[in-house]
Amino acid sequence: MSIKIGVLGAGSWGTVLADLLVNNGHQVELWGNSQAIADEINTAHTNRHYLPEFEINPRVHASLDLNETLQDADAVLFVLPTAAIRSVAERMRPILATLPKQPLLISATKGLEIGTHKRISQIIADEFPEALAKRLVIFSGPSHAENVATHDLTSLTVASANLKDAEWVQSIFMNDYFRLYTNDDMVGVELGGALKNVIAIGAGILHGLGYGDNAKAALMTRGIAEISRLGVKMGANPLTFMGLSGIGDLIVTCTSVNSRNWRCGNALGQGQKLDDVLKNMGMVVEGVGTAEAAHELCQKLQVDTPISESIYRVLYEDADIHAEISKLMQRDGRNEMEFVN
Ligand SMILES: NC(=O)C1=CN([C@@H]2O[C@H](COP(=O)(O)OP(=O)(O)OC[C@H]3O[C@@H](n4cnc5c(N)ncnc54)[C@H](O)[C@@H]3O)[C@@H](O)[C@H]2O)C=CC1
Ligand SMILES: O=C(CO)COP(=O)(O)O
Repeated sequence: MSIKIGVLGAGSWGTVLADLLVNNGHQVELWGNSQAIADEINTAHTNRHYLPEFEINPRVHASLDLNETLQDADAVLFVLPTAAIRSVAERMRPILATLPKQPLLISATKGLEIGTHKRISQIIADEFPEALAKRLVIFSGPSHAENVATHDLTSLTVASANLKDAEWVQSIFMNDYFRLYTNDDMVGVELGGALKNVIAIGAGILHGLGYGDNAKAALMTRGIAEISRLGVKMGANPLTFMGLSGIGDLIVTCTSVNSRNWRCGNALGQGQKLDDVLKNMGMVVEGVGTAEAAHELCQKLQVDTPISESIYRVLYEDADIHAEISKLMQRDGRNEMEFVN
């Protein structure tokens, strides 16, 4: 089965996924917002700003023309930063309205929208007709682009309210180095992918300050506890957080130098200023915006997420990192099995 897929976002993850899909025998149009990068992908078959060592399959075609990307597409894969999803969806809507065939929508983006606190599926639901938005598939799990580029073994989760759609996405992506599992818990899969980015900033901070393995293991374990607490309040299945899109993604993001969120935290721990870190990164650090959205969401829902709250204060209130760590360590003693606030 060969199909056409429009991949939206010619950054690290979009470029590697476009390459993987072409390797799997599909036709791919990779849509971006930089003419220089599109030209480089089409002529030199590289995207050096994002992936300096990577040779892209020459059959990946890049374009700045959204109309061309959406024409005849069987599926459209969002791999844009969270902040760009709504405006790109608005641009897509009139184009899709003229097409005889509606593509399946897939999101590989991990974040919560600032201001609305919405998940990507909720933004899509706002922006597209119900029939199209209802068939969205969420694509998430432990997967650094740099590792997939070298065909390192990778397993992810695809979640949809429609199992058949998740299975179809599973079939177009799977190959001998890329394995997908289906799940029907979209809320849990989306929240795991978004909220782990905040905790990964914390893991980077601990590393930058020189803390060791015990501290990082504690952060990850108590991190997944608070992600699950918020998730359950929002209707997620708690077992989803034990899966690839939960603990799996938290582990990879909290332990890898490939993680932009971890690198951001590491630089903060070493004393750099957030504005400088973000400027130098040159790629999206989703945990920063998601920390703000999660902070407001937790206040609204009255869910206790002490680690994410500390990270929020470091990012947005210039709180002293050492004081925040002391506060976390000196909270009243708790029973580990308590799940309530
Ligand atoms: N890089 C990775 O290994 C992984 C990233 N993700 C997620 O995928 C999403 C994208 O991440 P990356 O590819 O790493 O980001 P990136 O920063 O490498 O690339 C994002 C791309 O989107 C483009 N862009 C931004 N606004 C745009 C707009 N309005 N219209 C068109 N293009 C626009 C940027 O120019 C850039 O080329 C994020 O939500 C991230 O959390 C998920 C799994 C792995
Ligand atoms: O989601 C990711 C890995 O699964 C990518 O994380 P970073 O955005 O921190 O690089």
